[in-house]
Amino acid sequence: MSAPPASQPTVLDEIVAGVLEDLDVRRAATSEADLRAALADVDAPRDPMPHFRDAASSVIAEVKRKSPSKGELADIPDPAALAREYAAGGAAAISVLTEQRRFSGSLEDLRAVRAAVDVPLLRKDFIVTRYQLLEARAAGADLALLIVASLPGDLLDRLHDYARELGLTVLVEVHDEAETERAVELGAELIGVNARNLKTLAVDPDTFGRLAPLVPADRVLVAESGIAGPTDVQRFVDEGARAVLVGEALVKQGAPRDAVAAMTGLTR
Ligand SMILES: O=P(O)(O)OC[C@@H](O)[C@@H](O)c1c[nH]c2ccccc12
Repeated sequence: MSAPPASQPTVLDEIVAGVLEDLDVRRAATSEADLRAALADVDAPRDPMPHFRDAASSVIAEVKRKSPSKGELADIPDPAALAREYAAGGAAAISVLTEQRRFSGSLEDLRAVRAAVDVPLLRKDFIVTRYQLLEARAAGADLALLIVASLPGDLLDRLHDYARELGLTVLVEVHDEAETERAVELGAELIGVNARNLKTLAVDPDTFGRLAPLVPADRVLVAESGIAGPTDVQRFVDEGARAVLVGEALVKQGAPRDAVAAMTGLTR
């Protein structure tokens, strides 16, 4: 499936437009100076990289209620309780979707999870401004997602630098060859290959195997999206993934702790 012509907005364009509107509301309530002041009260950022480098396979378990491609996935009244299950199952990190309109997430979810677990936390959102990175760190995130497809020109470089200044580990997300080269040039340490094309929402499970050879061995690769269970995890680990990012398969079933445990510790 190919992307629509540039004149028509893609799903990604529409999501980012909504994110910017919501951002205006938050900015009116909380200034950048307020966020900066709040940084003094948060714990130093946790570094997830040693776990990703050392463990046979790491799981980044996601708190995800809803998505534009699948609609309602799970009712998650208590994200902190779900996060505790993930941590007990051995999750190396926890991803919290904070986008509101399409994913029903919030920074409130991130703060609730932060108060409940010690594992590194990823703010999963469509980050296109420095303000959102500040928000992430002030809410206790240790990692932030930057999606190459949504960051034209040198915006990616500038946000990547700023995130690192804040002490955040950046997960740089790619979906094709050109984006992967961009991430490698940028010096990204942690590169996520999303099997889902965010412009069309189509999933292609062969994406990881195609792009992984373009990434030098000193970087850490994460396979993202459409991972149903340990068999899929093993496949991506065999193709060079050090970590997998899993949402739907974990939120949709009743034993998230066991589901995470079954995906960790596979052999390389
Ligand atoms: O629920 P899944 O298919 O296991 O996917 C999780 C994660 O990869 C997906 O939520 C995701 C990957 N990159 C994103 C960027 C924005 C929003 C969501 C995502």
